[in-house]
Amino acid sequence: MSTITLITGSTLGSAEYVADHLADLLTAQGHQANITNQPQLAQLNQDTIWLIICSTHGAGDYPDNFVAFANALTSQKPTLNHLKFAVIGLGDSNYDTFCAAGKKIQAQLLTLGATQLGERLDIDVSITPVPEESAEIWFEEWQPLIND
Ligand SMILES: Cc1cc2nc3c(=O)[nH]c(=O)nc-3n(C[C@H](O)[C@H](O)[C@H](O)COP(=O)(O)O)c2cc1C
Repeated sequence: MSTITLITGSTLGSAEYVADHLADLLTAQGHQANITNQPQLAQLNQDTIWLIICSTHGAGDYPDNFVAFANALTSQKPTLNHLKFAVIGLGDSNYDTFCAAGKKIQAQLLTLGATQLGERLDIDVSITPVPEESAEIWFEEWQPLIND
């Protein structure tokens, strides 16, 4: 069984709801799931799997609660060779910058040497009224990758 840190970037709460739902699924499978809605790089355990669930705001920007974490990665450039992660982006395809925040954090973690587990999921809220449902379908394919 694995320990997963669910890291949210959210302004309106949708990404947090997705994290809550996935944490429930992980726990039901015997994993340990810890949610952090105010991520601080220094406080995150790099020996856990990071599951980042991040919406996009502004014009392709991170949500406010996610900015300090993303800036710390950019400025401190930690070596993340041992880190495994996955990304779920939430966005609206009516924006040119569809799910840009999820794409940016994925690229940043890969640049720092982390290993991605599975494909990024981009949830288009303009056609997906309940993002948790898309996340659950993705999770069914993703969860075999996290078993020790
Ligand atoms: C002011 C505003 C700006 C947004 N900008 C973008 C954007 O640039 N790209 C995108 O894909 N979605 C954008 N969205 C859509 C949000 O990402 C989407 O509504 C998402 O579900 C919000 O998730 P949250 O509740 O976790 O913040 C924007 C939404 C708002 C309200």
